[in-house]
Amino acid sequence: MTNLVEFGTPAAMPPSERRLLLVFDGGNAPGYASVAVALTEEASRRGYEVWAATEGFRSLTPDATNEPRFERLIVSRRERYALLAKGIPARSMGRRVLDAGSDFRSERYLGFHDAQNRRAAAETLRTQGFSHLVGVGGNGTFEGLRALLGEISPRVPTGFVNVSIDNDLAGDRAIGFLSGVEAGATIARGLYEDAYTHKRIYLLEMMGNRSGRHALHCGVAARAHLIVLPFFQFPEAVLRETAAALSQADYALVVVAEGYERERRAREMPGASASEFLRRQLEAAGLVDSAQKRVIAEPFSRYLRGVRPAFLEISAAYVKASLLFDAFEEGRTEIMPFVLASNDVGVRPFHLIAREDRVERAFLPLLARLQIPGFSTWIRDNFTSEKTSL
Ligand SMILES: Nc1ncnc2c1ncn2[C@@H]1O[C@H](COP(=O)(O)OP(=O)(O)O)[C@@H](O)[C@H]1O
Ligand SMILES: O=P(O)(O)OC[C@H]1O[C@](O)(COP(=O)(O)O)[C@@H](O)[C@@H]1O
Repeated sequence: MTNLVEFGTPAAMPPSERRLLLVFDGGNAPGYASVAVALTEEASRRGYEVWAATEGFRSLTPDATNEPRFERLIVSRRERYALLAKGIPARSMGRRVLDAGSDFRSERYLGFHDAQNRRAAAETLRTQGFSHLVGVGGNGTFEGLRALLGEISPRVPTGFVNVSIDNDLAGDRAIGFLSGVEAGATIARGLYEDAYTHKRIYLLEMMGNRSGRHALHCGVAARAHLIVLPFFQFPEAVLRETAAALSQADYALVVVAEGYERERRAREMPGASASEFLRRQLEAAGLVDSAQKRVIAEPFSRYLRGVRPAFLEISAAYVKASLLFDAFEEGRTEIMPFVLASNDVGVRPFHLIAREDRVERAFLPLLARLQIPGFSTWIRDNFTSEKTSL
């Protein structure tokens, strides 16, 4: 097939003081598309020329694999036709507000940890004439954006929108977290019913490599009997007591976060999922899988990735976009809009944003619904300090 169209780049457009680049990166989360729509609409309203990198940070570097590397985002179909007629790749975004997944991503790009690639990215920003930059993703994307800023001189007004299932940045509720919990808890609750029906013990692995929030809220909401957070390392006595309590239970659902004993697993049982590792630990401590009473480890699943975002996430996406561009208008830069509740919103400067893997202290007594006094004491003695909870 012949290549009918040679796509125009941002640099081919007349210069603009409001040329905004959106870079989406990191783990897929419900609401990515909603954020793309909200940012496009709110920015267009304020006179920005909006572009998106088609495969995240990678598009800005010589490692880009997708052409065109940048697409113009607009809201109306007519504008799209006009741009296409000029050879400018354009997408109209309005109708994508409920979509699952993202149009502007590929596999994660580890090359961005290399300063040389980030320098090339800074140069691309300059040569393409981008005057404003907004990153969209989770904690890793935020780190990538900060590292990129270190290579840009002079810096351009920059923002970040937190979209993540893990919800691991302090002082914000990430877009995607609520929908992720909704989908995750639905799966967990389904397995709970199955455990009840067949009198089984399920060990269900849920998302959360370092952050325990997704597993925690899914587990509590699904009435899991036990929740194992990613930063737990059980003492033998607690494992034995837990194995004994599960052996006596009629049925049980145990939720275990994906990152549980990650390093130890890699050393001692390479390839084993967190749930399988916990199953073997409990087996060694006396919890026996038998034909009458099955003990089943469910491996890490990504089923909740394809779900559409909850409408509350979409309204949060719009508020975040609006807050961000208002802040740009006020001359502020290197900021993240936050939404904790309807009236608890604002923007935070990058230097005050920190990764948050701890869980809220008030939820700690809800980790075990079985009578496991040793477990509860261990939690109280080890995880209720300022260092490990908030
Ligand atoms: N410290 C870092 N330096 C440079 N780039 C980074 C850094 N951390 C993450 N990135 C970039 O951000 C991308 C997204 O990070 P990741 O941890 O996968 O996602 P999330 O945003 O979901 O937490 C990575 O693929 C990489 O390109
Ligand atoms: O499915 P992948 O791409 O391997 O990613 C797995 C990671 O994505 C997540 O599910 C979600 O991560 P984010 O919330 O940071 O986007 C993590 O819990 C998990 O470690």
